[in-house]
Amino acid sequence: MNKKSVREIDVAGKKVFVRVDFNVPLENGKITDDTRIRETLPTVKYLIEKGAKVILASHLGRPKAQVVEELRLTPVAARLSELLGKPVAKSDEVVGASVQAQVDALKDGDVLLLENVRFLAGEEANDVELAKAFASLADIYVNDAFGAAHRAHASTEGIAHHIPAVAGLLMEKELDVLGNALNNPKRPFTAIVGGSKVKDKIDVINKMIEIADNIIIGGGLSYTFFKAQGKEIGLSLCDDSKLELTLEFLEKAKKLGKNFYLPIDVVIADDFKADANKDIVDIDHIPVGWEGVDIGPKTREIYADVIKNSQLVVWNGPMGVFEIEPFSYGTLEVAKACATTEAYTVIGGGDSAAAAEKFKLADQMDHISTGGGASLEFMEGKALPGVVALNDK
Ligand SMILES: Nc1ncnc2c1ncn2[C@@H]1O[C@H](COP(=O)(O)OP(=O)(O)OP(=O)(O)O)[C@@H](O)[C@H]1O
Ligand SMILES: O=C(O)[C@H](O)COP(=O)(O)O
Repeated sequence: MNKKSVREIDVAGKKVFVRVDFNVPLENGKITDDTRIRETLPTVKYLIEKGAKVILASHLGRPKAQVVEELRLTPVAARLSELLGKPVAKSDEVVGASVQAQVDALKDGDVLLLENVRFLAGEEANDVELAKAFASLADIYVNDAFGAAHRAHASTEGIAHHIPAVAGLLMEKELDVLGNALNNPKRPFTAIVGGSKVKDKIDVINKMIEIADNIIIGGGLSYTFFKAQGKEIGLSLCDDSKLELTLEFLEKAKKLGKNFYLPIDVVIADDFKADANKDIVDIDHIPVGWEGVDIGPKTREIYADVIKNSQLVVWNGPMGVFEIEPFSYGTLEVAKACATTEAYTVIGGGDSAAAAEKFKLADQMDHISTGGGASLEFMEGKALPGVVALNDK
């Protein structure tokens, strides 16, 4: 990483504004997955141990510039306090006199969590005045919010222009692992791209054709490839505006000598429900009125074999509708292969991470990114504004 790290600066006795990504799933006010909070603990504990005054800021959900009671960070502060084993002060405001008073009261090693930064319009607008207001609270800015680093907002980007700005330990880890995978990959390097829409994965497929040795395609996005090849896909997902593009991908992979794997058989259903009629067919035999919902058993075997014989695997997007049990086996087999291969396995966040969690295989992966959109953009080779704005080494 070419950006300065929090480990390279003196934080003792300093007020440190730390942007974290505490955008965690909530149900009835309860946190259902606290991974993102746990992953920031190394940075928060490091700062506490060094005697910094820690001011944490995060967004939660998309409140669209107004106060939404259910999106207050209060349950997050409580969970963080449990995990740290010490009190975490919580502000009900984002900036202003009451926040300043709470900051002034901080002693070395204390932790304060500000209110959801997206309650203010200036956050997403990357408003200079708000960025300056954040900066005025602290001596140093630490960005540990890898998951929000693709957003150029006041607390992820703007603030970095006003006070010394460095990467936190989670940010550093994400950039190192994903960066190494992309810039110095162990080979054979296999990229697995699934999920629902070709549209969302164009740039990542394109990039992976250039840098990986094997490209494995699964999920709803496969059917656009099949339709482009003149096959019947029934009611399966398809993006008609991307037919030509999928043929270009196949052509490009061939030209570069890359192995490009599409499913050879699929699970089909006559409805999007667990109790629908189901069948397994070769991809040339999808009947009209049915839709593809998972990769079939022959495909699973081939994909597992490619994964087994890889040195690096990067996985982005499920192989089927894994949320519905009878359609989850393709994703499960890929997850199992990733869990057992000797290859270094990286999961690009989002739904693939949720699938690995659901199958209780998450702890057998080498790295699960805390970023969904951010890891996708990073893997597409795009610069992340929240990283670019940090001070160079
Ligand atoms: N064959 C299919 N037909 C319809 N939907 C599918 C199919 N295969 C997968 N899906 C759905 O795709 C959704 C995930 O797609 P999406 O493109 O959002 O992936 P993602 O969240 O970007 O994944 P990741 O973040 O891991 O890259 C899941 O909800 C899954 O049910
Ligand atoms: O969950 C995420 O991917 C990040 O927290 C970013 O959230 P956003 O897509 O609402 O900006």
